Amino acid sequence: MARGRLNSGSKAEAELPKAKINKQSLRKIGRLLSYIRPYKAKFIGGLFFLILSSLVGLAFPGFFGALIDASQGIQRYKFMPADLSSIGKIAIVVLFLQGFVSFFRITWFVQVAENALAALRRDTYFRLITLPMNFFANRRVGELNSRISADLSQIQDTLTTTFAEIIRQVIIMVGGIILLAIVSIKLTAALLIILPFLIGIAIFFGKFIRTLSRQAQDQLAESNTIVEETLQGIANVKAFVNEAFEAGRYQKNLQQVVNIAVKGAKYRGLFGAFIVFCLFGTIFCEIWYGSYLVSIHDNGMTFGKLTTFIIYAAFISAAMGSLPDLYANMQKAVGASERVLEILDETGEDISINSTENLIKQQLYGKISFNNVVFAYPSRPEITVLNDISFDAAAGQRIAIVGPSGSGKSTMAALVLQFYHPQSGTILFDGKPASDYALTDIRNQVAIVPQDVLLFGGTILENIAYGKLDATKEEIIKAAKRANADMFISSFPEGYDTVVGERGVKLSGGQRQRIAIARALLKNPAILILDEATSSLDSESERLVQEALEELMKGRTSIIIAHRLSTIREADKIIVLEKGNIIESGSHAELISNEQGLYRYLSQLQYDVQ
Ligand SMILES: Nc1ncnc2c1ncn2[C@@H]1O[C@H](COP(=O)(O)OP(=O)(O)OP(=O)(O)O)[C@@H](O)[C@H]1O
Repeated sequence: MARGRLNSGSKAEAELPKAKINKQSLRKIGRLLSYIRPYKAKFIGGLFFLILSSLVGLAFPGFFGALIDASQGIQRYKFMPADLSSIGKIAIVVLFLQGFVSFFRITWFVQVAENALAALRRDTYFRLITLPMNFFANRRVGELNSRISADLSQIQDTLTTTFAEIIRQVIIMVGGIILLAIVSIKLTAALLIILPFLIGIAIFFGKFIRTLSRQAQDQLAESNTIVEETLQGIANVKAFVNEAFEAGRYQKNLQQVVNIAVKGAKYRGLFGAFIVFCLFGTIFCEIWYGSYLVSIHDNGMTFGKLTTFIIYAAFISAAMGSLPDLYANMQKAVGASERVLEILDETGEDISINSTENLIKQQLYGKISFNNVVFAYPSRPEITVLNDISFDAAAGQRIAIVGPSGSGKSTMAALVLQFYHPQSGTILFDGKPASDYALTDIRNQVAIVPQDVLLFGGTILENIAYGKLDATKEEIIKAAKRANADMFISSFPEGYDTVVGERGVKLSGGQRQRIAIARALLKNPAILILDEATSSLDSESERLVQEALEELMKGRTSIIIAHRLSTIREADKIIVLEKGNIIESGSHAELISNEQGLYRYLSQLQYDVQ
């Protein structure tokens, strides 16, 4: 098993460390059993059939022995007829029974595991997307993705296969040893002296090889990170002509993977040779000693008995050999479960999985106030990003926030959206603290048109409908018309059904913005946040977007994060931020008249440049 993983490890696979299996960890992951509970009957049925099929499986070596002895005229078991055809018939019935039982145990286990896992996946995903923004700041998307894919797949594998295999192999091993002892106590004693010794060495060796293979996985994961990062930032790589540098970096990493893998392969080869030699050696010695016992008719020893014995011995060796790997898989599943539970145990935002519970309960009218808001990102608590910010926006007003890059403009928008909460001070909506509202009430009534509009893979229609999931097609088209988007959408052969996103049509920045505006119009929020695009559009596109924005801002409170000061002259209030402090505020006319002011300076700078 480990071999497969040595070189094929994707990043996700490589990140599956094992955990200790002890009472504590088992109790912890026992909570996941609640996902199996709805399918309890099938699970117990599957378990019963599993035990039954394992026990029936143990009868076969007995049949083989009985057949061989019957061919020599010896009756092996008193309860079984000594003629070949009767034994054959019984064996066929038992085989049929075995097949029947196996069918149900496999399908039932898979049904239980698939259903339980789907529910667990859904809950983990839902918890993940309802976690506060800060959770995401500290983690890489790849890592979170692997929890949903690799960790849950590991749990799934364990539930569908490993768990059943462990039970099966333990039954075979214990049952096999008992039956062996019945066949020949001498041969069993000889086998049990050699086997544990072999298995002890195998486990020790296996552990060592696994450490090496884990190192290879880690190294491979690192090289996969290089691929991921360069592909994500491919434009940067190209722009800096750093292809050769990246290829070199990747190559260096790959070489290390190869070095570790080759080192691992040597030990693995040695291990294989040892197992083959010792395993075959043991079987040979057993046959040798067994044949000797047959030749001296020791304690009624026959060829049939010897055959039964050899097959049991092979069964037991295979079971013992597979247990360490199965156990390692269990350990991985325990580790994976612990990590999934970590997500499930995080406190999510107060959003329900049932969409009707997220409907608006308290109407917002659009008045916003910041009262002495002090804020630092939880991931960087030592840096105060907003310092004692206070301002009021009456319902329907336009408030522009301007200031140099990094001054905290987007952070203010994030606070309005309740992505984060201030360390001190309060944010009020219609005079009431944000905490008096359901989180969904605020987010449902605040819309943001971001700088860089991300469209989901899907049709334009679906993308606009993201603003109001139950919108009718008429509503969507109306919103698109008001957003100046209908014209370009209708010019596509598939119109509103045109697929956009990664696998679809690429839209221009201005077009994407107009889709986002249509989305926001459909949402019909009381408060609007416009994060103005920094990259300027061509003048026609600019006019269309500007017109659409004007339409969108009508009758709502708008907070405009402005990069181009020309667009905010009409704002009711302009707040000038610098290093997280409000250093000026007022109307355009007031601010421009302050000769020493930052606003006037920034305006001059922009007009000089333009
Ligand atoms: N998620 C985050 N975690 C930690 N620090 C952050 C985070 N987002 C922003 N910051 C920091 O907060 C400060 C303010 O950032 P913000 O994005 O609010 O500035 P901005 O005025 O909107 O800048 P720009 O005009 O360039 O978009 C910056 O110093 C930035 O590094």
